[in-house]
Amino acid sequence: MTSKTKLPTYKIYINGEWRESSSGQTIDIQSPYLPETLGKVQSITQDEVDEIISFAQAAQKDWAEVSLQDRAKYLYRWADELVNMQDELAEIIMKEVGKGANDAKKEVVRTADFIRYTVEEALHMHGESMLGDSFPGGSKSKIAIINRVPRGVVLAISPFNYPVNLSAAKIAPALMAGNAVVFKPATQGALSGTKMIEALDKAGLPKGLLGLVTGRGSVIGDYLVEHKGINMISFTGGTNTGVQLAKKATMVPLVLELGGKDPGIVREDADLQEAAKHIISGAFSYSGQRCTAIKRVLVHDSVADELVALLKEQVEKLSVGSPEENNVIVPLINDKSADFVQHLVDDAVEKGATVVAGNKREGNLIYPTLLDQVTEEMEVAWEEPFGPILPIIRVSSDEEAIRIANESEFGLQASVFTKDINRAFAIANRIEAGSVQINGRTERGPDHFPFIGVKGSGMGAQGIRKSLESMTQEKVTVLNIVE
Ligand SMILES: O=C[C@H](O)COP(=O)(O)O
Repeated sequence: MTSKTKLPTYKIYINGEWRESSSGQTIDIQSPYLPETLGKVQSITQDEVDEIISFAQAAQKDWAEVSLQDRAKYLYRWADELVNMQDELAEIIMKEVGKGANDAKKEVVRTADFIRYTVEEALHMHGESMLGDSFPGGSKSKIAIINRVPRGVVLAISPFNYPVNLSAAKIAPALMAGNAVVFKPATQGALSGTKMIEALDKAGLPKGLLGLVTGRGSVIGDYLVEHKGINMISFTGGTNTGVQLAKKATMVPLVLELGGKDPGIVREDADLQEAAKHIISGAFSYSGQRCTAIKRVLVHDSVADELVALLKEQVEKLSVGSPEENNVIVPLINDKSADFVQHLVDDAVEKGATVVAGNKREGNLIYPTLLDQVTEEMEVAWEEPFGPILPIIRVSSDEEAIRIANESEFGLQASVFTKDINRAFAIANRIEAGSVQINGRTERGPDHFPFIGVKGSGMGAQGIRKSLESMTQEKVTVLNIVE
């Protein structure tokens, strides 16, 4: 982009209006793969955060009174608008976060489906009632009616890697459940996030119900998290940030979806062709920039050589290059991420790992890298790379695989590849993770499944119904019948 070209300046969304921040400051958003600045987002002030939150509080009171059927109409319109804008939105996602063109479009369509399913799930949720006489001394004429009510103002903070889908995965259930939302997209992802909110604006959402916040974490990060006007926080991002956030947020419910180090455990009786296919797709899609990527293979010694040969064959076939041509391996989000990935490879090689494929870098483009003979002394055995590298750790037993799987600080998902369903369940039962996939790659979807991280991978649960539940609280009204 030449210096003469005027960059698009994205605005913040306050009380149903698009505005520039009074700070007069903006942040440039660079593309990870184009030599371009794509646009500018506003760096908002703490006073503007206060303003957004007070509009949200006021709007939420009215929104809570709107019937579910009427809330549904706004959300359905939002989903329709996203589908109408899918080409424009997908192009922004591709350019801003370097996601393959087809995958960027799939993200938009998946988001519209997510919103619609959220509406339908919310419409079909219902409360319960209990009679007092089931407890000793209780009376049948005492009846508890248990309903779910909104929490108030939900702070939704989303990551760069699904700038539309993981944002809507918080906003849609929050709104459908009767809350207002303060939405803070990842800075790299804020252009896509803002476009998505344009669709919500076109759907006619009541003024003030959703506020869009962009800016520097150092100015508004802690301020938002500690703000007394926030009643619940749903965050997806790195474990370190999530831990800091949890320390700062007091007395508000948190749902945190953080990092992972998902193991792919391959037993000696596995269908190795199938396992290799799932491992490659699980580890390398979008250059491994998924919290649910397979980030280490724990394979039984007796089949390790054969598996490594299959993996090598497939890794070498992965397409590398620009997201515009739908390559699987694309430049990483920034140079700092690529430096970290390269550091993990260098550390492993120095300590004796074998490079089976890859270990080549051009700027922030890291070629898909397969490392064999990885040991527990190497950082790559434990650290989350968020890049296209896959360490292979050879194990001598299920016990050893389970031990290494569980020694990780993370506990998002795990895959177990075996033909023995009894062993698969026995291993799954002992793995410390939110989900265990038997004979499949680790992944969040389908989006109505519960999505849970344990240990350093998070707290609380997502997945459509779980998100609706976490964004509401139970309220009990007790009826005492006088006969
Ligand atoms: O990066 C975290 C996402 O929740 C992963 O979602 P995914 O499994 O659909 O790629």
